[in-house]
Amino acid sequence: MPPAGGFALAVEVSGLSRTFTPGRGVRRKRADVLALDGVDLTVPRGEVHGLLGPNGAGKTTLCKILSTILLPTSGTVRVCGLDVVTDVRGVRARIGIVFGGDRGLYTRLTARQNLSFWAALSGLSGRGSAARVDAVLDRVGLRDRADDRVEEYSRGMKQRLHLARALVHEPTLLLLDEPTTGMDPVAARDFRTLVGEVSGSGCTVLLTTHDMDEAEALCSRVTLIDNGRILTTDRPQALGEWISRYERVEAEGVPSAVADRLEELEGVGSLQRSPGGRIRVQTTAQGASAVVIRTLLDAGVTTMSVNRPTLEEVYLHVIGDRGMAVGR
Ligand SMILES: Nc1ncnc2c1ncn2[C@@H]1O[C@H](COP(=O)(O)OP(=O)(O)OP(=O)(O)O)[C@@H](O)[C@H]1O
Repeated sequence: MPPAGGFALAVEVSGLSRTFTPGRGVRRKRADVLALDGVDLTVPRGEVHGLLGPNGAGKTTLCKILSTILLPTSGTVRVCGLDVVTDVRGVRARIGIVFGGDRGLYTRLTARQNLSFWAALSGLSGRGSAARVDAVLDRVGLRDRADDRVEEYSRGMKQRLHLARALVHEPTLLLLDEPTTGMDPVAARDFRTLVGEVSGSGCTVLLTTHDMDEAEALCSRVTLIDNGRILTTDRPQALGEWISRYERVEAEGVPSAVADRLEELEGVGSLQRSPGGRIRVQTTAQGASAVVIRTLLDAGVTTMSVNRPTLEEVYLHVIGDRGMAVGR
């Protein structure tokens, strides 16, 4: 039975595709871009869900469709039980959006003036509005600086104000599109703490990010997206273990006979050789890097390093591994 409010899923996306057609002004004919390709995604009410993917994966396009800024080409999308195409007003009343970057704040105004303006736009006025503005200023830790002009704010403070703006009308779903982009590590950590508090008070959150650590810190489930397609959805710990299969061991001064032996080991996906006995080994199974290291040490090789690959590298492996299974 759906909880109070009548819906169990804050986000319900089914068979969603979105194509961009290059504009008329473009002289040379360019092909259409399929930004989203048959996406299915559900986010239960109250969950903090991460959408993790490399540049151009389709994360922002999905956020824009969920927030009624863009129309789907095909498929259905419901937010808090409402259709994003036929119930734009209803959806907008229930969502708060934070996009990365500096746009969207009136920098000559104070934080309080900015928030009062947005509160008025969402239908709040008078004492109710003033109390609500004070409450969100408190929640994001800007009460002491509420009457300073926004142009005097740091990047982290501006992003907290963006969050306050998104919360002023008490949304049911918060969409955060790479909200910590460009922040220094301390400001990013503080911002994540804030998002954790907001979600703790019952708001559903959909967060897009490039950053696995951010996803691990905040999300109860994470969806990996690439090339407009969903690869998998799982708990961040499970994805972390899955990603840890793909380690990279680099070493110098490796005799070619030892490199030959490494190449034969189970869980070694590829081995590249360079002059000076330099090698780069890519593993594809959990624990394989430990065997590679032991083999190198036994052979007297001591100059080596182990790294986890970037997400982009993992995606390449996954798409290679699954071949037709991802539907290419
Ligand atoms: N207005 C547009 N016109 C044409 N192509 C577009 C447009 N917006 C997005 N695209 C294309 O759609 C694809 C998905 O873009 P999107 O911005 O959704 O990716 P993203 O995952 O948010 O990437 P990033 O992490 O870099 O922000 C990309 O190939 C992009 O070039």
